Amino acid sequence: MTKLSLSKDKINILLLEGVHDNAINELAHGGYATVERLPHALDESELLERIGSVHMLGIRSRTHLTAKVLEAASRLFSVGCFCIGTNQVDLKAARRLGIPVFNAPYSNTRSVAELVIGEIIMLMRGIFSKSTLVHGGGWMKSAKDSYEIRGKTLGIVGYGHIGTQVSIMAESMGMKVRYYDVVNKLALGNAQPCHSLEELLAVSDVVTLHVPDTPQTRDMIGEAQIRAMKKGAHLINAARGKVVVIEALAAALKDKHLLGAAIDVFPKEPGGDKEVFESALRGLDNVILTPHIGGSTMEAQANIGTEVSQKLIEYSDNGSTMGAVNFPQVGLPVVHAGCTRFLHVHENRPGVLRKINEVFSGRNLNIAAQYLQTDPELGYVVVDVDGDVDENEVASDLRTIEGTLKARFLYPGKR
Ligand SMILES: NC(=O)C1=CN([C@@H]2O[C@H](COP(=O)(O)OP(=O)(O)OC[C@H]3O[C@@H](n4cnc5c(N)ncnc54)[C@H](O)[C@@H]3O)[C@@H](O)[C@H]2O)C=CC1
Ligand SMILES: O=C(O)CCC(=O)C(=O)O
Repeated sequence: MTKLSLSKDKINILLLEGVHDNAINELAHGGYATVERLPHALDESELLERIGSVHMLGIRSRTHLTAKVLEAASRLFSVGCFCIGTNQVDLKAARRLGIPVFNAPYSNTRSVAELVIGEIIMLMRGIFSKSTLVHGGGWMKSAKDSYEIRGKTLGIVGYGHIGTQVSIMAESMGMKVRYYDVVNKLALGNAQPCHSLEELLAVSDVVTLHVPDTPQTRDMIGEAQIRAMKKGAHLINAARGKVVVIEALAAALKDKHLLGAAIDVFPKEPGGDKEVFESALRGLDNVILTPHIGGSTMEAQANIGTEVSQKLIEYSDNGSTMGAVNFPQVGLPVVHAGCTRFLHVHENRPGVLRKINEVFSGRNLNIAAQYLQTDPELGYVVVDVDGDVDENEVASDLRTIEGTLKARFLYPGKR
């Protein structure tokens, strides 16, 4: 069991993948100055070398936190994903080890939606291939395969935060919007739901994907679905790479069943800057390929930097797990004056809470407040204790309880 009760200056924070300055500033404002920031991702072996001394880790989409890395992270007590997607983290392993993972569920959604809107027009006018030709000294002045978006049908798969913003913007430019979602979603504006993915594919001139990476969405757009799209239609994927079967898409673009595609995410994305990007889509006509930059705008990164570091600070200072994607959610008031706060993460099995309370009653300590949240596997209990208390001894006792995953107290300097 790791000892986690530290003063802020001893908490080592590692931020990867060029997380925005706002994160550093926010952490400094919260009293956390031991921060190292790297502009790139680390691969598994590099992570394994460094992770042992890290207490808080910040990543984006390129850093893969496998069970092996997390198991080697003996001091790690929280992870911040400075993005929406958390599929790059083995969330179950993190849970099992008592490590909450936080993300920024909204901050970059507008940026993705704007990119998609731009791409719809670029694709339907064949701008990418025309511009490439002009760059090479060519001059192809032609209206062939070029269309206005006005009056065309946009099919949105996944009508969540991004899908709905795309819907509103596309309608304001004169497109008809249809959408398909597994959850019954309120239609915005004049958008109309489809009862099935097949229905949406059959009626759309452009299909754009905005679903998360789940077992159900893996290979969701394969050979059959691509062939079920209208001849001459376009496909946009700024969701997750594994949603589309790239070889099937490449074949449909080559034989002109589809006229174009804009792809921002790929089943295999280069891990480091030196790795060469390989894809069956490279070199194809009217295919816009971007390096997973849907959410990479200054505005989005600034907002994400602030949002995720605030969540990391809240958890470290206060124990609050609000916004964690793999943990029971506990929103906590500040610790009362004169109280000490203990945090205990455990396997949800009978008798743990009784044993926790016995640690306090056995020392004649008065519990001023207790907050408990459980899910079928995990329990998270926060205990505020009155008066003088030997924090280190109590924390040691709490750590001996069978089923304990993490136990710490809030260092007095943090209150
Ligand atoms: N390219 C980039 O840089 C970025 C990519 N993303 C990706 O975009 C995805 C969507 O983001 P948000 O709209 O914010 O998420 P969201 O959670 O608000 O919306 C996702 C929607 O997909 C629906 N859905 C889930 N499974 C489905 C299925 N099998 N079929 C149809 N609908 C399904 C959900 O019910 C939900 O309405 C993220 O999960 C992330 O992977 C997000 C931000 C940046
Ligand atoms: O900006 C990033 O690193 C990842 C963006 C993304 O895909 C997300 O937020 O889910």
